[in-house]
Amino acid sequence: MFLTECPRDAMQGWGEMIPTQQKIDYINRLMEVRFDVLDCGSFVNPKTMPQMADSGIVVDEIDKSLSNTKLSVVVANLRGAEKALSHEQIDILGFPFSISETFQHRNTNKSREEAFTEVVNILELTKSEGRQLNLYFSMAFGNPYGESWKWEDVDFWSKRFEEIGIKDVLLSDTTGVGDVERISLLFNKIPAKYPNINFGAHFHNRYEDSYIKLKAAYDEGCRRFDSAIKGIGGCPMAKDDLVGNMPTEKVFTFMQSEKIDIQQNLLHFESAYNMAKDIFHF
Ligand SMILES: CC(C)(COP(=O)([O-])OP(=O)([O-])OC[C@H]1O[C@@H](n2cnc3c(N)ncnc32)[C@H](O)[C@@H]1OP(=O)([O-])[O-])[C@@H](O)C(=O)NCCC(=O)NCCSC(=O)C[C@@](C)(O)CC(=O)[O-]
Repeated sequence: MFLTECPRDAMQGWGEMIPTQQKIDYINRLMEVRFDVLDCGSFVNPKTMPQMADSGIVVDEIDKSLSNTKLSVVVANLRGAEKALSHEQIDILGFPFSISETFQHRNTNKSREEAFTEVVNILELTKSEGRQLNLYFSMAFGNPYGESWKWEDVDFWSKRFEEIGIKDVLLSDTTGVGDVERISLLFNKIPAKYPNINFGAHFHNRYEDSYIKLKAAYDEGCRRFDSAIKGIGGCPMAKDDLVGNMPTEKVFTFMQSEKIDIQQNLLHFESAYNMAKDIFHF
């Protein structure tokens, strides 16, 4: 299994400012867990996302000698991509492209077509710098805005992005509206049609729904999951009330129950979990 831990998603909407040094210490502890990727910051408008304004300082201070974990950050426009790429420690940029037109506007102040053009430019720049560009397909499983949803829309955008050479897409359930039926449908239909794209699941859900959602995706062949300790977080641009992330401890419990080999260091995970308790007060 390919696992991404998302402290960025956990922190970005947190009401109380987390001190920069505490973020650095926490992310360094997560490095020792040996996740495949840490989604660890974002380069967006600091007025919109004040908690992430120090991402440049944070990524520069991460000790990459602790493990082979790659560092990923969110960028939502070309300017953010340029800034992120000036930090050598960053391996991956992640752009939030939305299947919902409404959410594309809310999140990045663009239409989907404008965002598509932005991705074309960011991809060119990212490749020229020898780094990777991932896409999040936000609202891939539906949206809370009353817009219609059909799997063919995800298919349409997968095709468009495959044509320009996107290789990594996280099917994201931004507000946790996706049910088991939709999860099974998307993971059954989409990855098989686009073998050049490596699809993963970026779920948001209630704590108690974790197992059934993981199982639905896993049973259709998904082997790549994003999560955050205790399910803290979510996208403040999506809804007034945040829907938590997939809790990482639930991913590990799922893996144990399915007898899937866990490559991460669970002692360091326990220690990171305890640090998360101090930061997020749970
Ligand atoms: C995308 C923008 C920046 C466009 O914002 P905009 O309003 O179109 O940009 P603009 O060019 O009109 O500039 C407006 C202001 O933003 C500044 N600005 C503009 N760009 C940058 C930049 N890169 N870095 C720093 N500052 C920037 C710019 O300087 C200006 O500042 P002002 O003059 O008002 O002081 C804005 O809409 C924004 O910041 N959005 C927030 C996006 C975000 O962080 N969303 C959360 C992460 S995505 C997510 O959580 C979903 C995900 C990934 O988890 C998957 C899922 O579950 O769906």
